Amino acid sequence: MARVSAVPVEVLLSKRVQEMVLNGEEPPPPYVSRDDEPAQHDPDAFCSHVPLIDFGLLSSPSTDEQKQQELEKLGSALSAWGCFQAINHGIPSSVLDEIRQVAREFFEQPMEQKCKISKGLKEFEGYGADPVPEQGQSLDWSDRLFLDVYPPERKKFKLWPENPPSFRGVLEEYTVEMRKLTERISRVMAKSLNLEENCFLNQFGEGALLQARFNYYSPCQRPDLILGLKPHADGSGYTLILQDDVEGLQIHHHGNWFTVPTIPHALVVLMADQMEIMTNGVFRSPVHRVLTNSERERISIAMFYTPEPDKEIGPEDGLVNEKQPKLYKKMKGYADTHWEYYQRGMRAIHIAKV
Ligand SMILES: O=C(O)CCC(=O)C(=O)O
Ligand SMILES: [Fe+2]
Repeated sequence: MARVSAVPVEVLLSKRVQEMVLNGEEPPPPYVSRDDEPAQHDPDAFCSHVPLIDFGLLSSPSTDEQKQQELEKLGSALSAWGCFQAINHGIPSSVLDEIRQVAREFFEQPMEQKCKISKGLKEFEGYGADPVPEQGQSLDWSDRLFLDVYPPERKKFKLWPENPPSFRGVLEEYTVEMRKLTERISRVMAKSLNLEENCFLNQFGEGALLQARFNYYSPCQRPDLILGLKPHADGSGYTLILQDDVEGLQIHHHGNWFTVPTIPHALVVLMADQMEIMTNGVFRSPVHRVLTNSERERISIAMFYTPEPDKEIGPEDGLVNEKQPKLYKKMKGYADTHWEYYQRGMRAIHIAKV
């Protein structure tokens, strides 16, 4: 729990963390939030539990046996950990390098340039911090650019950076690739559970949302006390994360924090609460957080894939039986409920329990 600051949270949040760092300011109290749970920093420890899923092995030239093995690996990673790292996923490395590059160029601009697309304290979209949380909640040592990217009618181009000039084209190309990959991932997840391959895609709906969050974690003088992003589970269906070469993302598993290693062109696929509901709890939505470090800034690009807001989602019939009774109800608009709880420092998944 964060200590109370003399400076109102609204004032703190209207200033960018990157600005505080450039001014050499000490992190004020509401940013102080680390607990002392044990951390498992050894990246090999994570790899030994959470497999890399090779999407190349899941497609045509592979033998049926190779495909089956990879599907089983996928299913057990998602049941035990709720995440995996995807390699050979079909997105050209050049597209991944370009999106990382334009993100970096955006954040490295002078503050007055970035502030042209500043968000208000109550809004989600644009450049800034999360909306003001409830009193007593800690703040994240990060700045963000949050943009709706799909369906096309949700794009608000006035909030998209004009600089670098290639930003818009690169983000649109990245969105097309992400759409293709979410289709593929949704199908293989269904197959790994012996379900009809389009079942999750049908629940997400044609108009499922894609929302991009560019996270910029400035170096921090007190990584022992301050988190880049507080522990949380995502409210989407699932989330695809592109990391740079600086570690920081950690997954909570059986009382330990495990650092997710950085692999140059891999994507971290994290289940979120709505996939936990749709799989009747078979896949877990893991709690995760981001550490700070005193040496280098870290940039990540999270793409949240969320069912159409007006569509009801619920556990797949094929995953409800005598051994595994129905754990979750049908829900609509879960992402909003998730957000209300998030702002109070809580998870919302219990709301969906039967
Ligand atoms: O920065 C990361 O690696 C994770 C970001 C994340 O969890 C989020 O944006 O919800
Ligand atoms: Fe997250």
